[in-house]
Amino acid sequence: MTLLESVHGPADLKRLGPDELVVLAEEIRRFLVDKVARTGGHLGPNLGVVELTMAVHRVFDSPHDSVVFDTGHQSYVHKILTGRRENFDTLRQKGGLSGYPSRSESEHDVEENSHASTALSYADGLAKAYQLTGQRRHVVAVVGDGALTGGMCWEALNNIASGTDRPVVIVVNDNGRSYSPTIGGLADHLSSLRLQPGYERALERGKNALQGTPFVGKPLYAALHAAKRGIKDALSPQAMFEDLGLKYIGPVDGHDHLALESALRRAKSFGGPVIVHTVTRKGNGFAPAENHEADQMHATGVIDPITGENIGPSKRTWTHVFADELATLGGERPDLVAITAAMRGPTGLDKFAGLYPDRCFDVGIAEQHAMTSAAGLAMGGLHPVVAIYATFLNRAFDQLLLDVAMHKQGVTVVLDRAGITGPDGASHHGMWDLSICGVIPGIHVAAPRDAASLREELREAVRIPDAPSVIRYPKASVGPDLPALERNGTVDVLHRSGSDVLLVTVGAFAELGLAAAQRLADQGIGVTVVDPRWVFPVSSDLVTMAADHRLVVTVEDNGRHGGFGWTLAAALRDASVDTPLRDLGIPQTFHEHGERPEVLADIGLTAQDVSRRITEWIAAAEPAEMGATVEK
Ligand SMILES: Cc1ncc(C[n+]2csc(CCOP(=O)(O)OP(=O)(O)O)c2C)c(N)n1
Ligand SMILES: CC(=O)[C@@H](O)[C@H](O)COP(=O)(O)O
Ligand SMILES: [Mg+2]
Repeated sequence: MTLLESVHGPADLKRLGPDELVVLAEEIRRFLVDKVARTGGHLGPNLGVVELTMAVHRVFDSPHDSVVFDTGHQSYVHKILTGRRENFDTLRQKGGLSGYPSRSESEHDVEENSHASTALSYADGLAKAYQLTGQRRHVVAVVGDGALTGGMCWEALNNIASGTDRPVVIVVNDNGRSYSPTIGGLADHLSSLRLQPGYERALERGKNALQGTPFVGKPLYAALHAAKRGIKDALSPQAMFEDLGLKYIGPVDGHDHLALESALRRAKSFGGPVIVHTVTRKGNGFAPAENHEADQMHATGVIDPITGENIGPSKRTWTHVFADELATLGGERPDLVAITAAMRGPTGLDKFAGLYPDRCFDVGIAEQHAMTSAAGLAMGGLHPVVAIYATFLNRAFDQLLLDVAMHKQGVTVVLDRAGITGPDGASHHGMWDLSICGVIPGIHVAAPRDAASLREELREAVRIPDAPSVIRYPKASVGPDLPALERNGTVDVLHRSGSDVLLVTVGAFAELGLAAAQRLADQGIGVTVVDPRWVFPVSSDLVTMAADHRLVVTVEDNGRHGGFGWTLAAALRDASVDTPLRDLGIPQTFHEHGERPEVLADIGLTAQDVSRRITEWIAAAEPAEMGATVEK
């Protein structure tokens, strides 16, 4: 039996000796490469936290002590050590192990949200609760250097620092990377600390030596400690944390078991807020990850476990189309600038940045700042393109509403991963952006149906000088171009076989709509399929077309609540068009992980489901009954 097979929980881990820890770490690394190479996932981040996670679970007592992982993508080792090793063949698969902590999976899991920079706020709340209820429990927050570029972390630190008697241990996992190298003053600050590793080791050696000599040792150690403070103030910028009221321990080699445990035990004994600054390497122990220039295998597909080569299907995605068109536009429009929130590669800005390095800004994991700084860029005479994932727009709603739209600034927001995304689960599905945008006065939102539409609508968007424009598309391969039969105002007619149903499909769902229309035509139900292209503001042409049909059906890859269907229904009512409308979309709940097609099938967003629903509605329809506007 391997050591790994003998570890079923933290108690087993605590019984191991120093040599066994080294063996176990190596077994965990081999396990991670073997499993994640087959399933895909966050291989690089987890290879970087093997020793760190082991040390946390040896020094602290989860679940009595709460261990919170920021973003949670680096919690595979935690899962392995808390009894879920056998489930890794189902990682990120429907019904299988989540790629993030999951409260339903284990009592050891605290936070499930995959949005970054939240762990310290959870920690602050937990620590206050434990203090108020008289529970002597530590809270440990593992937070990456990237997550620390998010504003919430600093809001939390401001509060944690004032809780001088609350035992919060902040383990900074400093690998210098988000996807690409972490940007900004804080990253520079952390690296300046990293450059002084000898400083702590020298002090550690001095302390151990002195403590070994009674009488003389104590006062000398006290003097050395006082000197440390003086040296810190003079030589080391880590005073910043201490000036905030946070004790600082580090930098600590994040792959040295003994150094980690020593630092964590000191932090545990402190009893107040303390930062343990660990220095790790993303991808540690797997050369293809360590040497992966772009992102040290932050998130991989299916790869060769030896070479690290991608062996999954390579596909042309919506992101590729956007990347190429923005690069072309960059040459035509010198006023175009781009902004990323630490995801330049995943959002398709690399090509633009390569051509125009001075016109692409990485602001860190800071979508709120990205949006308002975009408003500033627009006020300064430029046209910014903010490229983020749809789910992360949630973070920047107020900024889009008041700093961009209320100020009538021409900012284009490109939302990748809109709609059901799949393996990253509930907090990553882009199912709220249309509902969020729908309440913003003056906003323009386009949902392209194919590559040609994306290019055309992106060009239209960057020509809007006095309002926010949004382009949204899914995490998927881009399908074939779907030419229109005709354009009616801004609305493209894609299919005509009768006026029983006006089927309005949003974005990439056009393909689904055409397939459903074919099924319905086979049953003698006449359908007009249209692509609104610009879903907000709702086109008056669409309202006019609705009046000429018996039933309007909308299909969108967004939550139904406040989505496009709801907005069109309101427009019909305002125009006194009494054609009944049925809206199909993502049910208003949190949807587990699975492949995108699986999740869409589970929620009835397939051509077969849509045509079946329409058949039922038409069959049941009596003109009087068809007044209902929202599906049962
Ligand atoms: C609000 C938000 N924006 C963007 C992301 C995408 N994202 C996931 S992990 C990550 C980088 C995290 O870097 P770091 O915190 O240093 O962790 P590491 O991967 O280095 O361990 C980013 C940008 C996110 N999860 N949440
Ligand atoms: C945690 C994290 O990194 C997420 O942002 C997610 O994994 C991105 O996944 P995709 O880029 O594959 O959609
Ligand atoms: Mg990092």
